[in-house]
Amino acid sequence: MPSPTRSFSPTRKVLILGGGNFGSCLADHLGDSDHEVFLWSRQEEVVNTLNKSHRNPAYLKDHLFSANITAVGPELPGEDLIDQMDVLLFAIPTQFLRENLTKLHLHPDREKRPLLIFVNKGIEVGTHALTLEIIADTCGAEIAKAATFISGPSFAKEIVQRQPTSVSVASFTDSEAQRAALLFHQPHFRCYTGNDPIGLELSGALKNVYAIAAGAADGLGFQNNTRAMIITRGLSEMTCIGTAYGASPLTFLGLAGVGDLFLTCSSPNSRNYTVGYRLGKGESLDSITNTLGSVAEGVTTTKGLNEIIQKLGVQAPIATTVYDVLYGGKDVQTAVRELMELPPTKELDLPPTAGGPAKQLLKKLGLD
Ligand SMILES: NC(=O)c1ccc[n+]([C@@H]2O[C@H](COP(=O)([O-])OP(=O)(O)OC[C@H]3O[C@@H](n4cnc5c(N)ncnc54)[C@H](O)[C@@H]3O)[C@@H](O)[C@H]2O)c1
Ligand SMILES: O=P(O)(O)OC[C@H](O)CO
Repeated sequence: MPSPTRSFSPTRKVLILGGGNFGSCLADHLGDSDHEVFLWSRQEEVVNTLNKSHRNPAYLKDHLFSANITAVGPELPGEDLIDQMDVLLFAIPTQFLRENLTKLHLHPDREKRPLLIFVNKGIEVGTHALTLEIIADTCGAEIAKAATFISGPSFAKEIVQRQPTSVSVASFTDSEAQRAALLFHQPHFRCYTGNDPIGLELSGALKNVYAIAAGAADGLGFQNNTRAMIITRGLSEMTCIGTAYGASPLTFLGLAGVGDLFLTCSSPNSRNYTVGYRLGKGESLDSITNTLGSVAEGVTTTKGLNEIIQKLGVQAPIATTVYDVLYGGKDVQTAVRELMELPPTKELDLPPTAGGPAKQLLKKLGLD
């Protein structure tokens, strides 16, 4: 039974960029809490239909959206709208974030610009940058330092049904994480704050790669033992990669880490799991991505992650195998056999934390 909404934050003007499943879902969530919400979509039909009938014709089609949402687009909003906002929330897939951030003009002075929140879960192809770095490159270090990230086990479809859900909210700036948490916090949507945005971002991006592996195992017909193995060994790999990167290993034990890993590895509602499942059934990657109708960040993140794994020199056989299947032409059956034939190793062998890419990123942000 959904609980009533309560306002933990005064009414805010919020612009959400990205009118897909998650952007629309969060617009609905905030509209329901009486915030004044603007939702940017680059799809004209989405803008018109949302404004006319509070329905999104492309995503979450069955849902009647909050009347407190005004859809805007298809052009990216200009300063006239942005300057009025208390909050800007980015629900744009990672590969398109840089091009959009470059076009926005944000005031460097904290008092004169909105709170910035990011909910995408991926690594940029080519640069293998996290979102923090994309923000630093496009908007400057001061803005990146104050940016806030939300991640955790949260299917859009279940949030709009107001099913009890919890997420992690992280920023280097505690006050910004607190503000974002209070904005979203509801009796049916709990927010927990933290100060390891690098670990939180890596958690959200990496779990998508392991969800592809778990889906593939299910598609091949394997059952519970195999899925439990992928989730647990996936968590171990994520923690090792994250620690070598310079994140806190504890972050991977939170909602954004094991919480979201568990969710996406065990549900056909996950797009990443679905990509894996269909690969396991023998379909080609091109055919799957051309018909999925929505973004599966794990497909592109697998590329960036593979480069990160090589650079860090850590052992991450499941992630490497997903890369070989997606981009190296390895068939799924052979991939499973080769993984199972690996010699025994220590269950958890955490690498040292010092000196990873996080150190360079912190330096870029002036936080070293
Ligand atoms: N759907 C979920 O349950 C969920 C939950 C948590 C986080 N996320 C994350 O949120 C992000 C968005 O996911 P989603 O589910 O909304 O994806 P989606 O596939 O439902 O929608 C993608 C949106 O991106 C827009 N888009 C495409 N190309 C663009 C471009 N060049 N510039 C700007 N916008 C562009 C599309 O028009 C669409 O509105 C992803 O990183 C995803 O991992 C999703
Ligand atoms: O559908 P997926 O696989 O992108 O997962 C959506 C969210 O990340 C779940 O928390």
